[in-house]
Amino acid sequence: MLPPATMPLRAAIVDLDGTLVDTLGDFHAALNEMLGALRLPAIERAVVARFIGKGSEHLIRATLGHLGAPASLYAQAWEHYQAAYRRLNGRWSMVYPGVSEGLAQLRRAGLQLACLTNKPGEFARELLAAKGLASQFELVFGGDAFARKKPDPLPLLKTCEALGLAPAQVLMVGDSRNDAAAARAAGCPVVLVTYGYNHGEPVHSVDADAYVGSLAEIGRVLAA
Ligand SMILES: O=C(O)COP(=O)(O)O
Ligand SMILES: [Mg+2]
Repeated sequence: MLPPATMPLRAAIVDLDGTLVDTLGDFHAALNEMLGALRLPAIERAVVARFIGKGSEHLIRATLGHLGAPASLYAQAWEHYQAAYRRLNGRWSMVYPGVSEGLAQLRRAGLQLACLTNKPGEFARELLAAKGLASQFELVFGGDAFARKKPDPLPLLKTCEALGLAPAQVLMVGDSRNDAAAARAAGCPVVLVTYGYNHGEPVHSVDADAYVGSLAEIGRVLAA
């Protein structure tokens, strides 16, 4: 249940990877293309899932680290990864069930919608467009939009500012402890979906105001 609101909710900030779109297949494919170009062995899908949520830099560094490859390969790896991801963005990913219904419920509740992800903004906008979700969002901010990424509260505070709202009026909807920690520090109420990535840890262990198994349940959380 959401905390007793001192101010009514006016907007929702929605995370992308693990919340709106299951992008594990894209990340896995792009990383394996990168590894192939570097003549390194492939990485398993389940391992990649644990690295998602802290942006591309973290994903690449964690992958190199997992394979025991030298960190000095990072600059080269980044170039290969960016080229691969740009080429296959959206190909191996799909919108989670309940997403369009959940976004419609948020809209019907009168909330403006912003998408805030740690993914680079260019990739985020392309993916939302490819999946037919772009028109749902007034604002889209990627991990390169601000000086720091989630779990830092800065991206949330900046998004609230862009919406012209106080954090207490803005609901954060995400899938991981990065979203929850950023929301708590910014002063936004937070709902977590239980089907996303969260670094391989159960999402119920993360402090949040509510948990939903599908975005289609979000209307009930708002009404509670
Ligand atoms: O790590 C990423 O690039 C994706 O992160 P997100 O969950 O903030 O969309
Ligand atoms: Mg996420």
